[in-house]
Amino acid sequence: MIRVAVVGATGYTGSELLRLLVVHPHVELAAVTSRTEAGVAVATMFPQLRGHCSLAFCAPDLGQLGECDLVFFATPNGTAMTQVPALLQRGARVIDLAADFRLRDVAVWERWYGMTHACPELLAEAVYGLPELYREAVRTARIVANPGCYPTAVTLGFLPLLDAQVVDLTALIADVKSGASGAGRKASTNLLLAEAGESFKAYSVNGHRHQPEIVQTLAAVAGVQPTLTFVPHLVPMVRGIEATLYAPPVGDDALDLQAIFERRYQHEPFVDVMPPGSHPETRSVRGTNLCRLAVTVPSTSGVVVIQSVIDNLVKGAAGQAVQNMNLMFGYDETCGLCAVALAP
Ligand SMILES: NC(=O)C1=CN([C@@H]2O[C@H](COP(=O)(O)OP(=O)(O)OC[C@H]3O[C@@H](n4cnc5c(N)ncnc54)[C@H](OP(=O)(O)O)[C@@H]3O)[C@@H](O)[C@H]2O)C=CC1
Ligand SMILES: CC(=O)N[C@@H](CCC(=O)OP(=O)(O)O)C(=O)O
Repeated sequence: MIRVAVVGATGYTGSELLRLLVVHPHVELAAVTSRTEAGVAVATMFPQLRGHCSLAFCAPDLGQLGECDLVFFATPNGTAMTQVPALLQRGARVIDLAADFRLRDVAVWERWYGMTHACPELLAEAVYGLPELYREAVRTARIVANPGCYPTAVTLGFLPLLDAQVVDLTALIADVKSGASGAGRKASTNLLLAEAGESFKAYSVNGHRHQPEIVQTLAAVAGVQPTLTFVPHLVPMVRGIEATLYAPPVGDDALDLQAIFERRYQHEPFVDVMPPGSHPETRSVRGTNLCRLAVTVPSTSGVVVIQSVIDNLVKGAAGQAVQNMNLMFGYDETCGLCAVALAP
């Protein structure tokens, strides 16, 4: 058993972590924090956890967190970086679901996140927690930077094409849609039902902070800097991300892309390459740690089209974090993550 803390346990990703951790056979939840709800029983705030969790939320306390084997930060960007150095000193390991440790270049991070990084010296040590790419490094990491939700869907979709060097890296397009839980649980006018319901829009078209994160990973795989147009959209649903990716092919017309995708992910427990002609939908992954992919080359354009779906709160956040925890502590990678999707 490992002793685990969740900082930010009242948020959407924090409460999703609780859902997964209370049934994990190797985890003892030692502390779940909220500054605003300190003292309130978890089961009072989240009745779905009645009978599964007898803890109350507590204010974050470095001493208590430092006694844990692992601390998850499910907090706004810029929070974990203020506490991670002290936690590492006390011997705890950390998985940050926010972006504090995702980018290697501190200047790029500071430009996109609009603040000064509190511990830039740790950026080189942090491991980007996309197991499909960095599994071995995650196993021994002290700090895992859990990927963003959009970057998970987009990167898993493009990876096989980059590995196989079969597309033009100067013209990648990611047209991606997210449910409203992607924006977190805090009150925000543009997420009110009457504002976001029955409507659909793109946002941050001129640049979203996930752009440098996606490009950083794709560049590490390709060995050159790709040019990516990334446009996120807000869809009036609660959970789920659908990424439609476009890439012009280069070279051999007769390439079997289906085979390339199936080979790349044949041993991956959480990536499902669907049969030709499939149209992955978000509800087929709702509540699961899966990414489902389909690859098509429409005869009308010849452009490679990838469809990628994930649940933003699971493979896009809490599930991927538990997958990383399993790797870090030597458990079966799929432990606690075998739910079947809730559809419809
Ligand atoms: N929602 C999603 O789909 C995804 C989110 N992420 C990232 O994960 C992180 C959490 O997101 P999400 O769960 O949506 O956020 P929420 O806004 O829903 O929750 C934030 C949580 O953090 C706590 N918190 C806020 N400020 C602090 C602080 N300074 N110190 C300690 N705790 C704090 C809040 O509780 P309290 O204020 O009471 O302490 C709350 O429990 C974010 O960085 C987000 O970008 C990543 C991938 C997907
Ligand atoms: C729908 C919606 O608003 N989505 C969020 C996704 C951000 C997120 O969760 O990512 P980080 O972990 O990098 O902050 C957004 O675009 O800001």
